[in-house]
Amino acid sequence: MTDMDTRVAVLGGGSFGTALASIAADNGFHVRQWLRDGALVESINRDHRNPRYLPDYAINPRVKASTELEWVLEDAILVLVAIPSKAFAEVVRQARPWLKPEQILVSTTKGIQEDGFKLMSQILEDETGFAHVGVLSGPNLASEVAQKQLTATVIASHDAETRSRVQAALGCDYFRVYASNDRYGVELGGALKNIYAIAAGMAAALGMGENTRSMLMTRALAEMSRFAVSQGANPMTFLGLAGVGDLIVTCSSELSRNYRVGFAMGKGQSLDEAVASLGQVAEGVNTVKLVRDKADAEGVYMPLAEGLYQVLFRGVPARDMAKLLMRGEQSSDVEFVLPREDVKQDRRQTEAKNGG
Ligand SMILES: NC(=O)C1=CN([C@@H]2O[C@H](COP(=O)(O)OP(=O)(O)OC[C@H]3O[C@@H](n4cnc5c(N)ncnc54)[C@H](OP(=O)(O)O)[C@@H]3O)[C@@H](O)[C@H]2O)C=CC1
Ligand SMILES: O=C(CO)COP(=O)(O)O
Repeated sequence: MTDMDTRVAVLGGGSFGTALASIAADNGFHVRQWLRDGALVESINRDHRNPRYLPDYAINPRVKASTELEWVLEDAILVLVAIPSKAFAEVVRQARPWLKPEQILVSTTKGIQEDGFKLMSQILEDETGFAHVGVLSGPNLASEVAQKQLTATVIASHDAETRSRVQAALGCDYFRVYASNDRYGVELGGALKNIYAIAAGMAAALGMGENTRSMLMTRALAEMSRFAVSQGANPMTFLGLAGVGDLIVTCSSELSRNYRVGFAMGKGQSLDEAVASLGQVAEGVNTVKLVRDKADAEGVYMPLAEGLYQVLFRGVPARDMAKLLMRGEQSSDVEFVLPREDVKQDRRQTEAKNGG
């Protein structure tokens, strides 16, 4: 079988699923996309447009949409799952009767499931028991991808066939696909950065400057890395596209839905109003709750996640929280170089010397 015989199935009719379906079709693959909304299916098949999620972009006419999972999945070699985390497991279960062990299953979703604190590729693995499982993540704002703006992503899998099939299906002159074998690290990076994108949007709405955003992103990376280490993940992965790359874009762009939720709240909207006016998924809202609770339970120091949680769910004004965070205990810059504990020890020694 040649690469071009690969049939690609995309589950999900949102902005990212649609953008990825169109790339694979541009690359010459046969692509079938599953959506639950019959009217959108008709628009994609007739007008080659997705008026709800990507109204301004033409979709490659080789993308064929359907509400029938069986038809979409038959003969598919590669299955991309682009469904928000809250519905991810439910959709995988719906698809399960037509999934086959030889298929390659890839999550493109950057979120965490509350039940069991599971990442999406874990759900793919647990629900199917199949061997070819991966995750796609990187600085990939869907509307820019649809515009064919140059960018790159990461396909992470322990399975070499998964990595090479996805590179072949999606890699092109505007979308580079880098490989990683750290599935957990890549997936964790994509989920965690959404938290800080909300905070960055809020800071921008409050008129905070570029220095502030730079500090926020850098401390976010420190906090994400601390969490990764606590979960047994490799923090070095965060130096790549799925960590720092995605953190930069989502904390800097009004195209990010997470950033926009933060921005709307910084301008005075409630969380419910901000989410409702978005009309699309902002995974960070759920992720911050889950990560904060886990960090709390496991004693992981995550002041930004805790602060954002207090603003989102406990009604603490964002500006007061920013002040509080700035007055927090001064600590180490790069903990892998100077451990936080050593800074505390220095302080204790100085205070003892001064008779404090
Ligand atoms: N958009 C982006 O820029 C990027 C997004 N991602 C990730 O991709 C994931 C998917 O997001 P994206 O495409 O952006 O999402 P959107 O919010 O644009 O769309 C969500 C899609 O999922 C569908 N959906 C939701 N619940 C269900 C369900 N129970 N059954 C069937 N379909 C359902 C929606 O269908 P309906 O319209 O019928 O509700 C819609 O087609 C997100 O988790 C995000 O983290 C990753 C990189 C970039
Ligand atoms: O992950 C993304 C870009 O890489 C998209 O971010 P949002 O979900 O915040 O739009």
